[in-house]
Amino acid sequence: MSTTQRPRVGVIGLGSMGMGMATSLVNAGFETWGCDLREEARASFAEAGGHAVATPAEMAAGVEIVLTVVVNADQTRAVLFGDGGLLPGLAPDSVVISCATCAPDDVQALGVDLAAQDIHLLDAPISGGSVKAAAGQLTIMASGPATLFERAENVLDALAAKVFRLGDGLGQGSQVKLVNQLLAGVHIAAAAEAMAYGIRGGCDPQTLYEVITQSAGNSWMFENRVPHILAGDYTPHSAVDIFVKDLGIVHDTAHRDRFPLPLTALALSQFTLASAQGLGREDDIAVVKVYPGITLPGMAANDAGFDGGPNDHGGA
Ligand SMILES: NC(=O)C1=CN([C@@H]2O[C@H](COP(=O)(O)OP(=O)(O)OC[C@H]3O[C@@H](n4cnc5c(N)ncnc54)[C@H](O)[C@@H]3O)[C@@H](O)[C@H]2O)C=CC1
Ligand SMILES: O=C(O)C(=O)[C@@H](O)CO
Repeated sequence: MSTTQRPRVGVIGLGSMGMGMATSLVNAGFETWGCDLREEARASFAEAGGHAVATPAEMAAGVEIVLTVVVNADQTRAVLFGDGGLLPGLAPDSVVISCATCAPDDVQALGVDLAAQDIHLLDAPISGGSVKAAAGQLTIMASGPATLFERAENVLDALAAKVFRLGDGLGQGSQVKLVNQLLAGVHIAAAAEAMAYGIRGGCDPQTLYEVITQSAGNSWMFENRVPHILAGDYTPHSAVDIFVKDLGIVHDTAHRDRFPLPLTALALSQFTLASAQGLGREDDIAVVKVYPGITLPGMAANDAGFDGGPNDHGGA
């Protein structure tokens, strides 16, 4: 099989999303290199059949297409251009696929700097969470030249149930991803507030989940995230700080253009409060913990200082 059909692929960042993506590529038969700062991530990836390395430079000579799945634009630049970075070892004419959620301007600037070194960039942010990443069932919101889509087609198809081609220019994919993040962040904040309100009103959390998921108030995020509240398990599939970042980008880009986004601003404020309370590395639905006077599943009643019932007003 030619390398165009099964190019040698690298994934930089083996976190909630990158690990599943890298293992999906291994499972689809691609020779796959994975890089992460964290030793335990490298060990898991090696166990899954990939080549695990501690720095991007160590994979540079072995790969033709590289996906960057680190947290933000600064980290993406660091893994490409920083100490131990992918460049200059990556062969000219190789392809970088930027998957982190970034501002469109940052992706455009990255494309210019990579082009100066004869490296091509595809703007390809992702959606679907860690479960779909591991299943090779992501949604990819991509933009860039048609020739790059052709070169990366088999790789993208191994990762995604749906690859949207959103234009020839860099930043168009990221702009659509920011619309998704606006909705995702507002919906998570709303799901948290709804659960907090229901629990405060004396509703049984499990019953509430069953009723709402069969009713008009449901959302993908309510259905996906509320089970973490019910289990009392805030292990991060996507962390609170990811939404401080993402809604921060949405808010800042709109503010720059004098475009009002009141719901985004409120949701951002809730995630920022949660982060300030030390919840930044917990799962994003831990934003429910900022509400006072409720006893969440898995939490002792006296942790909240209230019994959680509608008639207990905290001794007031
Ligand atoms: N978690 C989710 O459900 C989703 C996340 N995203 C986006 O995908 C991107 C990744 O998110 P997550 O996987 O949740 O983040 P994460 O924090 O779980 O993973 C990032 C990984 O990058 C590694 N890393 C950071 N700097 C590095 C460096 N210099 N060299 C090697 N490895 C390095 C970290 O050690 C970490 O394992 C973010 O932009 C996020 O906004 C998009 C869709 C869903
Ligand atoms: O899947 C997405 O799209 C998301 O951004 C969320 O799962 C949270 O990062």
